[in-house]
Amino acid sequence: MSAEPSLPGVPRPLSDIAGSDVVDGDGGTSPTAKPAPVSPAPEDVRIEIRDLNAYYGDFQALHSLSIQIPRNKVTAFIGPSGCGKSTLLRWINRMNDLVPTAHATGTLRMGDLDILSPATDVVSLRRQIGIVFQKPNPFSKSIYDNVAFGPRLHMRLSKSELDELVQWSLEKAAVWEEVKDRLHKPALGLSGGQQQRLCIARAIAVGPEVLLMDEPCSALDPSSTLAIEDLMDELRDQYTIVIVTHNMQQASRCSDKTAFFFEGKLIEFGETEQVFTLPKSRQTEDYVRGRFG
Ligand SMILES: Nc1ncnc2c1ncn2[C@@H]1O[C@H](COP(=O)(O)OP(=O)(O)OP(=O)(O)O)[C@@H](O)[C@H]1O
Repeated sequence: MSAEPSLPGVPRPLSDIAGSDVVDGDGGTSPTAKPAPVSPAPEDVRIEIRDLNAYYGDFQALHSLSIQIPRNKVTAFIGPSGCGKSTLLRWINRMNDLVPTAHATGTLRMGDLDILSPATDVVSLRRQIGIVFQKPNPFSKSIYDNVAFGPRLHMRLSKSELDELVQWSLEKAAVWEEVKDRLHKPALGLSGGQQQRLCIARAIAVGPEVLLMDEPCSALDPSSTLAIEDLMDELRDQYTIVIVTHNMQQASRCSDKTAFFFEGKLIEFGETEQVFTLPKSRQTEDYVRGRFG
């Protein structure tokens, strides 16, 4: 294979976002729960969320949520069922546009890009912020065509360049060896774990900067789960990854930062090791110790 397709971003050190914040019910950072100042996000912040409120009709699913997702790190979203993890993930790449009752207020930015602005081109946004869902959802096409779908839409590549990109993506997603002799066979003939890794290959083929993963391993067996976790480990230097997981061991194994949500509010956000070993909030402690949820 020739040179890898260009990938965004050189890993940058985290500086001023280390440590943990316990967040009050209004989404402000204790002890001074003032509105977040409107200043540019530091360079090492990839996604900046301020005072985000999200609704389905009259129901408010997220309350004044503020969080900075660090660049080129793995951030885990944890919390009991219904606390709003997926809702937040689905606003980050505007998947909630597909839900007629969903609306949101507040600030959600990636660099200069105002994600919530009606003027934002969502197709281009979703190329920059890819998403992998809980249930693998390959297209009813060949393995090759699944991965080539996005590049054909967004890039002008020769046949050989496209072949290289498909191979590169499948290699990165740790599924190449299993599929290289059946690239033109239906993707739906793959096992669940292989389909999920194919979906990850499809997501990274278009060179996203951010990869959102909504419980990507919940339908997988232990060995496929390990393959996905190894993959996240390998990708973390080049991508900003956000993973929603109910698996506390997975969150503590795989992530650099962890955010704990409860009833639509961000309760605590900090270094994963600290959140799991020395949580600052009693609610976080109860949750990570398995006392509820
Ligand atoms: N399309 C929708 N229409 C109406 N309410 C919704 C919709 N999607 C989610 N909700 C509600 O919003 C709240 C947050 O749901 P969300 O799926 O974000 O939670 P979650 O933390 O991801 O849960 P889980 O861990 O079970 O996936 C829940 O009360 C849920 O019932």
